[in-house]
Amino acid sequence: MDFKDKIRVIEDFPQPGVQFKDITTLLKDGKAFKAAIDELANRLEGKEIDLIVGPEARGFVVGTPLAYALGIGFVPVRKTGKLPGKVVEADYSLEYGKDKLAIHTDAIEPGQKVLIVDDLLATGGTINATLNLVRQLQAEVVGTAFVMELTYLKGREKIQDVDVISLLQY
Ligand SMILES: O=P(O)(O)OC[C@H]1O[C@H](OP(=O)(O)OP(=O)(O)O)[C@H](O)[C@@H]1O
Ligand SMILES: Nc1ncnc2[nH]cnc12
Repeated sequence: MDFKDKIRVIEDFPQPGVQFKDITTLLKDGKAFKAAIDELANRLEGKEIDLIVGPEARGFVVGTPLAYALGIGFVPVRKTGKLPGKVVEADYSLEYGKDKLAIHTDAIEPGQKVLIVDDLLATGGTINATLNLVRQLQAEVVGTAFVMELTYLKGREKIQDVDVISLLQY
């Protein structure tokens, strides 16, 4: 399936100069949504993974069905102030802003093998902050997986030592 056909592109959102890649049009198409999750699961076949970690909010939408498909657990990384337990935090900036991300300190055991999942890799700010959090918990990052990658923003360069899977590239 050509997943690019299912993504709506909106100019100048949320600010002038940003070309927003809207995944909602893929998500509402049940066949395309299933095919995207199945394709990610296929690409991960043979990889040892204990847990998927996904950043709020679109990382949940891709990460939780993928965790379900692989029969493994899911750990949310949330914007600051949302998690009720003890957390570690990391600042980050992305294509159109900055924020702080947090993870529960007891969400991952040291040495567990973690795959980080999000809908989209742009500047790499979000994924890099998520990597930082997972590493603070002494987990082993076995890779990252995305539906989309904006290659012109060179996010891969921020996470050079980590495997990147993306289903479609701009
Ligand atoms: O590579 P980056 O430049 O960091 O950009 C990618 C991030 O931006 C979007 O999330 P956003 O922060 O807009 O939040 P949302 O998922 O809550 O919409 C997207 O879902 C990624 O998480
Ligand atoms: N151009 C973009 N489209 C959709 N989500 C994004 N997150 C960061 N940059 C984005």
